Amino acid sequence: VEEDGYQLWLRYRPLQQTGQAQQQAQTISYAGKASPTVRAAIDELRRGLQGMTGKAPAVATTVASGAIVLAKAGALPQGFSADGLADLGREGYLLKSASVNGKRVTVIAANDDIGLLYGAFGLLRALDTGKGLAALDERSAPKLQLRVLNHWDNLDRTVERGYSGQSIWNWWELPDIRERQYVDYARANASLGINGTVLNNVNSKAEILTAPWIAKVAALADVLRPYGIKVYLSARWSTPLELKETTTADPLAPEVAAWWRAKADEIYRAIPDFGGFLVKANSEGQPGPQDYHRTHADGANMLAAALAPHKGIVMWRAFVYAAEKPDDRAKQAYDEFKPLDGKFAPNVMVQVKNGAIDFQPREPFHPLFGAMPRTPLMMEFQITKEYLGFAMHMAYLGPLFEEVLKADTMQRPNGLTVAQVLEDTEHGQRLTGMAGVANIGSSRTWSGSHFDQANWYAYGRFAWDPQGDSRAFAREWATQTFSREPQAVTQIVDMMMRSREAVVDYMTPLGLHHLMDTGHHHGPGPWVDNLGRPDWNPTYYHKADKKGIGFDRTATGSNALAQYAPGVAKRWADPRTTPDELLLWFHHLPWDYAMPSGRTLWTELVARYDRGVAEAESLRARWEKLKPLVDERRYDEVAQRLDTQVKEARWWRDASVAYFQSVSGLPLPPGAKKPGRTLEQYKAIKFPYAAGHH
Ligand SMILES: CO[C@H]1[C@H](O)[C@@H](O)[C@H](O)O[C@@H]1C(=O)O
Repeated sequence: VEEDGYQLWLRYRPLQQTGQAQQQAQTISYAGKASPTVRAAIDELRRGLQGMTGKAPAVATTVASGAIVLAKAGALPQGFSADGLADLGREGYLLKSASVNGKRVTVIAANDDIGLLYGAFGLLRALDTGKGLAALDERSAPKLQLRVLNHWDNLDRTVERGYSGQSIWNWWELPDIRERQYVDYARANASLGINGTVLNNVNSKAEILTAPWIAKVAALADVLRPYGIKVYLSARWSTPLELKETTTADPLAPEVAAWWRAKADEIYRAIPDFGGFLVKANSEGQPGPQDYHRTHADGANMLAAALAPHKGIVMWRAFVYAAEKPDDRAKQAYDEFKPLDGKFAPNVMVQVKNGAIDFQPREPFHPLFGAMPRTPLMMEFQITKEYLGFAMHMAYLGPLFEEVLKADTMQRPNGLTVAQVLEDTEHGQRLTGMAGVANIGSSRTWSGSHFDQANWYAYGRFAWDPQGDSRAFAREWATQTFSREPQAVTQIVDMMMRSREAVVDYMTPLGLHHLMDTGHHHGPGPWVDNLGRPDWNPTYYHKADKKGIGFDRTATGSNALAQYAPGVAKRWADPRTTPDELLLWFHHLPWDYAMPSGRTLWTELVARYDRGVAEAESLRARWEKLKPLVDERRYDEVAQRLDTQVKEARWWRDASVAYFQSVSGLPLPPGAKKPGRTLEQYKAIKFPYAAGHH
């Protein structure tokens, strides 16, 4: 079969035991009038079962043997006990093989229509990954309320940091033309439980909030609604001023608050279930309340007041770093937001990137997690791989997400992981959520490459369960996407699980960060030192000189460490108790510093670069072995990317080693590969890809 990847993980390939599955899925039963959401659930079950068993079940209102029964609490089949269903909330579901009035059936039970849709996807996933219906007994409910994608999509269909072609939102033809792809987008997201999407870039334009654009957004909201997905918009702080409808954008000016109230009313007339606003303010040149000497809380609360009557929310980003605070960019978000803890309205969430710099291949968790107990914090992950080789390098982000979520902030005597901060079970009804910067575009693979689909998948699964397991998610994804052959799955999962660490090693090992060439962030640029602001230069981050390398964030340096809980700060204050992976993030050390491995820091650094290249080569070699087990088209498309990855991993290593050697003046460690070109030659390499970063 020619397999172009468009179907994502929803491929529903034929099962081995189709006969048995057919017996267990003869009809789909739903009593009552099906809402659009329930219809979507039934359609998906029919599509999936057609694919996997060869036969689409008929739809019935009565329950016969071999039925899949969709039932809401209150309308459960007689004699079926749905223990614990009430605790699963609006979106949770229960899947259970049962005997009802002497008939063998499989029940999908939920409290609401959306739970039935999620349950339908859960059942199909179970079947697809080899669980079988006979002994099905699953219950599942999301641990976070808001599971949101952030599209950095511009209104001209370019995508900031997008590597998957144009925006999938065909703004020109909306609202009239509602492309089928939007439905498939909704299905894919619903299959993971993603229930919100911010349609436009955080670097947003005033225009999006004008009537013609609201109509386009409303059309998308209509398509996504049956799948439980709310739309949100990024709002530009200065919108009313730029549209010349107010004379200021001061959040405390009554005319500004009145404008936003009227704007919210207008939006909700068109989109009654509109989710709310995402705001990037006073960050990277964007306007914000600080332009009027007001705080982030003043700004967020003003918008929140406009949205509150409609139950809308504000997601206010904490990604800020200003030129005036050049000593350590990593400190600014905490410095600005920590004092505002408790000052935000209840329908505001502060959205915090996973680390304090910017979506690096590895960062320690952001110090704000656990440090703002009186404010709902939302995680922001980046699914698109701005700093991890775009869609050209294989880097499965599941382990990155998991590492951050499992990190212990030590903000409680018995520990408090980042996942627990997000889940916030202590505060009951308070908002909880996770955002992922989407890697979706109009490319046939949706995500720019086959393996980048796994990052969308893993993100969605972690948003549902932040305590989930990246390997299990990889396994599910690979099984649904590539093969049920255990040997193939094991190989693919193993490749995925090692891929991100390979990238860390060949780009920024041992806690180094932000060494990517400027602007596009693809390829090495550790020598760049001439940009307009110090904290735009890679030299600012590695601080390498004749004597040593690394960013001292201890008390003798920027003391960013003091932003962490004492237990964490203490452990990371000493290079001896700092894990290798974060060593140069927190410490500036001499080149001859003795590493736990027994090597010097210089030797270890070069060894890590080498290891990264070796891993990239091994990914390529493993893929070669999978050739007989993977369809030709996808085999070839992945192989091309792995070839590129190997080439670029070597480029990263050689250019970085050449540069650091020029600074340290040290000879190459014995056995290390000598860079093939001179440093000047590496510096002269031009960014090889003409387009794609904006
Ligand atoms: C949308 O802008 C981005 C910018 O392109 C990117 O380089 C950086 O990761 O962060 C910014 C942000 O998160 O706001």
